[in-house]
Amino acid sequence: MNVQARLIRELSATKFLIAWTFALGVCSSVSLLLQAHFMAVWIGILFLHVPQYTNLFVIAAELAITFLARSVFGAVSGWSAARFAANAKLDIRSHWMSQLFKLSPVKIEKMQTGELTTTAVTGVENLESYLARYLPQSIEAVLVPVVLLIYILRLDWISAVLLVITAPVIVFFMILLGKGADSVAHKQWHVLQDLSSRFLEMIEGLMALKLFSRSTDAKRILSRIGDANRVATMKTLRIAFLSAFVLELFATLGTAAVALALGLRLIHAELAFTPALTVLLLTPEFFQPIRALGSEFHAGLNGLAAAESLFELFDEPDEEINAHDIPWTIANGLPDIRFTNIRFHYPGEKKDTLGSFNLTIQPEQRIAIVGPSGCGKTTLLKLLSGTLSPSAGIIEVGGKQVQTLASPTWRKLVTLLNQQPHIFSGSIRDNLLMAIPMGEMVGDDQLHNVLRKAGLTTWFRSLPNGLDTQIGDGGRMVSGGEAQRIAIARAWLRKSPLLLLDEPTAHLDPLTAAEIETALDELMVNRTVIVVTHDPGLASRMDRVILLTSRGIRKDCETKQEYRFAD
Ligand SMILES: Nc1ncnc2c1ncn2[C@@H]1O[C@H](COP(=O)(O)OP(=O)(O)OP(=O)(O)O)[C@@H](O)[C@H]1O
Repeated sequence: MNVQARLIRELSATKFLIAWTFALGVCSSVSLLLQAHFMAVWIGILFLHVPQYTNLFVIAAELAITFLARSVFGAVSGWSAARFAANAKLDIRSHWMSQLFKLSPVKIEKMQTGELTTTAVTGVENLESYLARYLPQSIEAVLVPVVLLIYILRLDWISAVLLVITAPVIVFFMILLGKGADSVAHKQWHVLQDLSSRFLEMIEGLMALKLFSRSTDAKRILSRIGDANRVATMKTLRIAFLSAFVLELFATLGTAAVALALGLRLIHAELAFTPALTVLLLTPEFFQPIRALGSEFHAGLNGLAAAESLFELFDEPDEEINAHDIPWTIANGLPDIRFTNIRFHYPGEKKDTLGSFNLTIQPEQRIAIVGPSGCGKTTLLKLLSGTLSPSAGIIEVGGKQVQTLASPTWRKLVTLLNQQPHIFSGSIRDNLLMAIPMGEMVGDDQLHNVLRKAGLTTWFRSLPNGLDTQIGDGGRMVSGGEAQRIAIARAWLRKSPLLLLDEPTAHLDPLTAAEIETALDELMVNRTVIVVTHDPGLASRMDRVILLTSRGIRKDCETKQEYRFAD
């Protein structure tokens, strides 16, 4: 389906905007006709003493009223379009965000972060310009000339014919230019997305680039893409200027032809003064909406190119399953989980990462998963947390077969702690509260308590603003150990019965790692725990140790020697 048609279909309020703009356009056109008529009559009385049915002051008052009415219709139309576009912008962003949440991490990893952010920020802004300016203008560009033409036809058919000849020429050139401009605008949009992705990547890898002394290379790459962006922008602008030139040229020629035809007939007294001047005043107004559309041409193309990128994400299939498929809540506690012949392969990969994997996890059992790097340990945790769905096999939760664990209900039962927990930019309070459902009330005492359990009391006392201290990007930086402890504090707040730990002490010095393990020991009590680790010490404290081989096949380890190799 064409992008414009889809926009109208998806944004249901667009139909209302079109109808509203149409109605206001009709009112505005009628006041324009009256304004031109009163102006012609007024000039006729004032300068040529043309006899009229009424006096000068009444005409002046009527002129002022029509002028005011036209301004009001124009202002209301602009205001309502801007308001509609601002609301649509919010709707599109929230739809885009919820769609992103429904996609599997594998798909998200394949998308470039820079492209995603450009689409969500610049793309949605471009779409707002399209909705607030281009769309209403394109309605006016059709409506106003048609209404004026009908009126002009009544006054002087020769002028109407001249306008009918000129207008299609403009439309023909506009279509011709539009076809070329469309692909140029798309190219510009993709170059912009590429530029954003590269910028983001360089900022993220700034330290590595510095250490490898690669800043010159980075600058060269950026300047190359920047230049491509400049060329693409100039191409679109060239087309925009060319379209403006074509419009101006034909609009001027059209106006001149009408003026000439009117003038000649006035000289030969073949036409009365008032209708002639009315037509002359209306002729530039006939071309005005088409010219205005030309100046919004660029905004329109950019908006449509961005809409296409947004729709690409909207079209991704929803991977969440119905919440009712998992009949468990936190209050029920965690039942046993059984994986039978589970297979998983990443899209595009030749071999299974997990092949025919079987495992039964009893409630409150603590299991360590060990194995060589790349054998699929993290993948297994992702299947258990419901961030990935198996390619084949059977999952049973409490004896009930489910297709996948990718469900919001299941995620409430799970806490996943990985090697480098994400600290969001915001206060410590915000960072802790995100672990619990929206709207759930937690007092400061409880927050202090979980910070203490995570071993953060001393660090917390050194902070200037307590729970309101800003951390993360732009705030106070936290060390790897502090970040891991904040994640543990979040896990305490969350109270979920299944705890998934992905190498929680990797990258930490031995002393900090030992302290974190002590904090984790307390957290693991009365929970089902699956820990992926290369640390034999941590593995040996679990009830079971499962060794994954390189093809993701499991084997229970009987002796410490069996899993020591994972070091
Ligand atoms: N998004 C992905 N797309 C394609 N392949 C992937 C993806 N994520 C992981 N893999 C591949 O799947 C295999 C298993 O990865 P996984 O992260 O589960 O291993 P792991 O056992 O946890 O490794 P490590 O101990 O090094 O963390 C690896 O070969 C990896 O390259």
